[in-house]
Amino acid sequence: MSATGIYTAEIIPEPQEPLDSPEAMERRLRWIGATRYHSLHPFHHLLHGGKLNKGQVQAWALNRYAYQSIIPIKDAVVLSRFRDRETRLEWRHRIEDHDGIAGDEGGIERWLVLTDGLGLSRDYVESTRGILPATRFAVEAYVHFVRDRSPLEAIASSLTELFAPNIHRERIAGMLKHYDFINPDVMVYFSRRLNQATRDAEFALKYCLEHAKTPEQRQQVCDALAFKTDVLWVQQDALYQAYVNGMVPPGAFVPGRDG
Ligand SMILES: O=C(O)c1cc(C(=O)O)c2c(n1)C(=O)C(=O)c1cc(C(=O)O)[nH]c1-2
Repeated sequence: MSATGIYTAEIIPEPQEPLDSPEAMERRLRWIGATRYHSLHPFHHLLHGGKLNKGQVQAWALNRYAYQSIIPIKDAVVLSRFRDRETRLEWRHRIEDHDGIAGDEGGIERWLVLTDGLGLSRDYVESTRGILPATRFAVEAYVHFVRDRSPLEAIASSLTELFAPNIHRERIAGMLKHYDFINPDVMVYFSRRLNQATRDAEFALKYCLEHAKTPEQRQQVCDALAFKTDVLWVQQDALYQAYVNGMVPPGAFVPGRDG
């Protein structure tokens, strides 16, 4: 972070080119990721660098469960926006990736393996009663966004996944190295996600490159990605304020007392 408190925007200047081609839009999207993705957040640096205690890691996993559990609901809303069967078929597996199908327990269950391993009770985690208010507002805003904006913007808001495999690799390596309460069994969520996220992001990018045909639509795609980086960033801000700065809001998880 710079002395002015700006993380990266001043380090990588915003491309000034007009969004008059798919290539220009892709360059802008990658700039948004490079300057706004939550991998840049100080809370993640602490998490991956082994600088948090177990209670702080519990708080992260508990709050992140709320994000995880809303994703298939968000994807069901996205699916409902499409009249063409082809797009619905392509999108449907995202719901199964998280909720599971016969013979595959799915991502939410794998996330609960992580929270089990951290010593949190399933009842407490699944109730989401201990999550931070900002987490709740952020994940709800994501669902409302895909409900209220155009189908193109709904798909574009998933484009943060272009940048997810890198943070997943960093997290797997960092957490296994630094925390004695983390082992490969509880990190399976992330190792499985590496392939899923790559496939999903490739489809979403291709869709946006093909369907955003005007500079205005390309701008909407970029704005949808920026909105989503805010959804992710604000969750990290809230974790930092509560569990690093020590300002835990009323009703939120208190390590050692709840869970
Ligand atoms: O660990 C992460 O940093 C991270 C980030 C994101 C993302 O960029 O939105 C997702 C995930 N993980 C993830 O596991 C996941 O299933 C997922 C789905 C979506 C989406 O927007 O549909 N994002 C993400």
